[in-house]
Amino acid sequence: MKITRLTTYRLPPRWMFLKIETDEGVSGWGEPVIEGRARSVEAAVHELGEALIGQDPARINDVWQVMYRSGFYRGGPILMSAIAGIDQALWDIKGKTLGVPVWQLLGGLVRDKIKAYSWVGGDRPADVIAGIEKLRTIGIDTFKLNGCEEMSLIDSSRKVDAAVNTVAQIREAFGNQIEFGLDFHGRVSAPMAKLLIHELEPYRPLFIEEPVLAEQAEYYPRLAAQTHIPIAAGERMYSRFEFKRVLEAGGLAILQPDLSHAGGITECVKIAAMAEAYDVGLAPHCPLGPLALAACLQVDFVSHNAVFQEQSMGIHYNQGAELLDYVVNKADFAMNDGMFSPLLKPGLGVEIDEALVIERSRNAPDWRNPLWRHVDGSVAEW
Ligand SMILES: O=C(O)[C@H](O)[C@@H](O)[C@@H](O)[C@H](O)CO
Ligand SMILES: [Mg+2]
Repeated sequence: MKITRLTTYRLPPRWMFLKIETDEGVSGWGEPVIEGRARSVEAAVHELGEALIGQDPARINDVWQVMYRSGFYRGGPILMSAIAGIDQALWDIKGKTLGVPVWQLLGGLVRDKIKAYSWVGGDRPADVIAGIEKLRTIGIDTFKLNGCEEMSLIDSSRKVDAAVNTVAQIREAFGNQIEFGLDFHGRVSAPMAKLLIHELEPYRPLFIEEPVLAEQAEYYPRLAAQTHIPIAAGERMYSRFEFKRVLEAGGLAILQPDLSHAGGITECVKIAAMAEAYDVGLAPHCPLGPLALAACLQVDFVSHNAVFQEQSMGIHYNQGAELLDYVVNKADFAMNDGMFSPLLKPGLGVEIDEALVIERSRNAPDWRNPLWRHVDGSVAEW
């Protein structure tokens, strides 16, 4: 079998799908994208794709190493997201060719279900009580919300109290009947993270995510030393070579590699295994589309240390399309009691409505995240 063509489709709300075709009629799909930089990743996919034409899609490990090492420069969000989507599509082809789901090729199921969590509250945490109440009616009991709005390097008690009050309201309304992670979203400086974590400790969030930016990773062990709340990060780390440093330094209780940013299934199963060796949990980051989620689930179901799975149903970013709009086998993604079951169809387990993808790709939006500024006019982390 030989790879014959790579086709990319930028799509609402802010996703990109990749179709890899072969000379034997089997095609595979992947989701290479950096939210807000889709065209850069698209260029990288086609740049890397030039060397794939005529190659055997079954040699996933060799293709991965060629994509990662052959260009001298390596790593980073654009190249690793391009590699991720290509890798997902190659695993999809392999599974479809052999008639088995990818998790079967990775050694079979390590669990029967995986807990999902849902976003509430949007960019600026608001109406979280109503959002939680609505999702509880469909069996969701685990949530994530932004931990705060803009936060200056040194900010006021008023801002700290606003963040704490949101969390206090959640515990007041629901007690320990629900769990929630707080995503600081990289908005918070190290000094303010120390203070916020201290003030939030009594409310026992399930985890605190990206308490500081990935480039401040040296603070993870220091922040972890001051709190009992699990610290999570990983969506802005792109290979096992980055994750090894935070595992060696300690401090992270949960790694959140993104299957569409960190080199795909081939790389993320290795990251998962590294984390397990340090007794660190795996919770793949996934605010994206169905192919990214399917790739996450393939890894979740073969990783002993997978703890819960992000999914984008109802996320504030999904304007113009929802998680399963382009999926034919929607029922396979049904959650029961807030948990996903393994995807049973061959490959990634996703049947894509190709005609709809082609149609919706014709005027795809060029999504950008907002540029926030502090009251003094300086750039604020979004
Ligand atoms: O945890 C999450 O889902 C992420 O922080 C998410 O909000 C961002 O990755 C966003 O997709 C960037 O455009
Ligand atoms: Mg996050």
